[in-house]
Amino acid sequence: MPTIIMTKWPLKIDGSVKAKAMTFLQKLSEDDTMPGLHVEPIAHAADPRVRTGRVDQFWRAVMFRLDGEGGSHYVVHGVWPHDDAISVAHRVRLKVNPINGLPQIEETEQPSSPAVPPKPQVVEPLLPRLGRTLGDLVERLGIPEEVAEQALAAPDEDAVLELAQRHEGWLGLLLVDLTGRDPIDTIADRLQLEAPEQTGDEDADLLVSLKKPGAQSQFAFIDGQEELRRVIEEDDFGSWRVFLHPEQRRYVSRSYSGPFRLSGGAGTGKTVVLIHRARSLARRNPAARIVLTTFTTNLAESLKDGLAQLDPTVPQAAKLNDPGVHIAGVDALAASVIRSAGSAIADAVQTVLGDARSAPTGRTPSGRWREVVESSGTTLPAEIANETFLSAEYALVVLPNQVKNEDQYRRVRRPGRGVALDRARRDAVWALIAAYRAQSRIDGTLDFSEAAAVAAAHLAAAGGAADHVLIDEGQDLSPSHWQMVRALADEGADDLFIAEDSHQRIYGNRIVLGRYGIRIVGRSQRLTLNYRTTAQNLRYAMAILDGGDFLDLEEEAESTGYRSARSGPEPAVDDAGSLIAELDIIATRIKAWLSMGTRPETVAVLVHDKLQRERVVNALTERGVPARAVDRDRPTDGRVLVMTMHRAKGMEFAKVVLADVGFQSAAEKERLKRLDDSERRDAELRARSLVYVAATRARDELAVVQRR
Ligand SMILES: Nc1ncnc2c1ncn2[C@@H]1O[C@H](COP(=O)(O)OP(=O)(O)OP(=O)(O)O)[C@@H](O)[C@H]1O
Repeated sequence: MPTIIMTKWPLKIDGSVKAKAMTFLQKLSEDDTMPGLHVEPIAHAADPRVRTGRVDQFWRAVMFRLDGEGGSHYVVHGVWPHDDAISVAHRVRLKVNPINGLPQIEETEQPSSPAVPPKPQVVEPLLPRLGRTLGDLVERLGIPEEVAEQALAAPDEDAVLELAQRHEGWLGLLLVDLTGRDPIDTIADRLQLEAPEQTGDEDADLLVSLKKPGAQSQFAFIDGQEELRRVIEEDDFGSWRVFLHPEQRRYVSRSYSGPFRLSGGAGTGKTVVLIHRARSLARRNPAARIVLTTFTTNLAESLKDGLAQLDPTVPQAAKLNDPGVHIAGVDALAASVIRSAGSAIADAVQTVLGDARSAPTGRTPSGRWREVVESSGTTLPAEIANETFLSAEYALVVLPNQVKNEDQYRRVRRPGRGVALDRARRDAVWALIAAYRAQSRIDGTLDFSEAAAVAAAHLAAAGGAADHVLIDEGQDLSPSHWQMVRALADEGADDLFIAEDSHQRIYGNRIVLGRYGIRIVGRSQRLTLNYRTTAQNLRYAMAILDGGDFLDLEEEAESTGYRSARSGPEPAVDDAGSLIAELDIIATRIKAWLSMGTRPETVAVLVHDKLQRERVVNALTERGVPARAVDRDRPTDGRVLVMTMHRAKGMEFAKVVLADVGFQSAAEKERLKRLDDSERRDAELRARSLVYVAATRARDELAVVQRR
């Protein structure tokens, strides 16, 4: 049976033709000699491998046939109306690029292609300015000379990106990389370029070339009819399933001797890597117990959807300890460890809190620290006797060290905590902690960090419940979460795989993994190509972070060198002097988008809090724009989505309005004023990160409304 090797074209043809192309390719993959398919060579074609096939009366497929590895292979180049297809078939050629070893489809006579839009050249074009030469591009990277010349003449980053968008696969990726400052060798290594070995059998050489990592961002060997159907039916948003960047593919399939950390900016495909890796581990060993976790339940739901979309045959385990991929938010994991431990959990509660509770089922209300401070009559200064300081002290120092009494608290180390505490202050802080614990004991509740700490203690004693744990949004996890995650899997190969972006930390405090038993030691890498956000929106988002002191989970300064594969309009930034003006601007912007055919559910308005969310929904509805607030539920079709920036974490939309930027409520100002310097600096970093997270949710267009 012939093998189909797909390129990205089917994602770009419209519905009815897609369905017919699907039927054609399905039949082709069963038997290419079926007479109705009319698979035919073209006389005097530039490439003797070229074939056309009959999709229907009007449409023809253009393919390359390769023979080798025990059968025939069809590289599907595209579908065109009959006459165009014949013309394309005459002039295209599939070859192995002699410099970089990757497959290349070239046109022997180019149809007139739009040149890079002419712009007055006042300064030297970008690539020469970066020291790139024609020799670098052509002789080192294998870029076709004509494209190299266009790239070298492109005045600025946007123009190079426009050119990149016209070239699929490795060529587009190389052009994007050239706009950054990486040396040519780094760029070549990233795509694993190397001169091909030639065996004399051209078809065999082409098959080798098509399997190279750098080729797989453009060509995919299709594994069975079901995969073929899904590849064709999906639109461009589905291409993450099939066409991974070679770096992404490496992190999907490679084995690591211990915990591995993958960092990368928003939209660089960390979640994509995790989902693919979960599948890869499950395929490698169907008996493996794989846990895929993230910070919130909503994000866990979208991981479940993503895995089902990638491969519905991968079993999703309903509970921990079962074979397959178990997906749950990190707090839900803690709750299920506690639930399934039954009365045995009492020992773990004793280890962590020093009292014996056998069924701590309730959740401590979030305002409890405030109540404790207010009813305590403490003499501690305001920068210590506040919810932010106390909950951080509890989560970062007390729980991870299993501190159970005043004496232990006096002696515990507090690395990284800004405020120094002398003995009297330690005792006064402990009095508040003891009051907090006493109230929870009476209520039979645990807070999220306590639950994770108890789950961790239980797992540490009872043994792990997973073979591999994959973690998304690692920057937001607390020390107890990390201790639980560590205890879930025994130490060993591929035990923990952590995706994180310290620029996106919007919950909790910055922590250092090594302090909680997770030793990365050299097993850490970074993704730098942004697939989601246009270069223009990315620049805006990165500027929000400028000057911030961001450190990653290993205490290294977080890098900011990201590139985008896409180009689009500059973000529109409006200033609103009042709330009413802001609501008007939002409505006007969205009406304009909708009038141009944008589907409402692909537009999101992101705000700071729930009150503002309700205001925006009401204001849009009053102004005739269908809108709905999104909270825990899943977004639905037909209305513009309005949600908090926190809720939007991990999501993406075609168009985004970012509201309230720069606005701080009086209550928030007051809260910040009461914090100690280091807590305030951290709160300010988190506030910036929140706007960065929100700005990077837009795929195509971003509108910002600033309010001072
Ligand atoms: N190889 C790829 N080909 C096409 N699209 C891709 C690829 N990798 C990622 N994407 C797309 O880029 C977008 C961002 O991917 P993903 O959500 O995995 O990034 P992320 O790093 O987890 O982002 P964030 O940190 O912002 O949540 C998604 O739309 C995804 O489908």
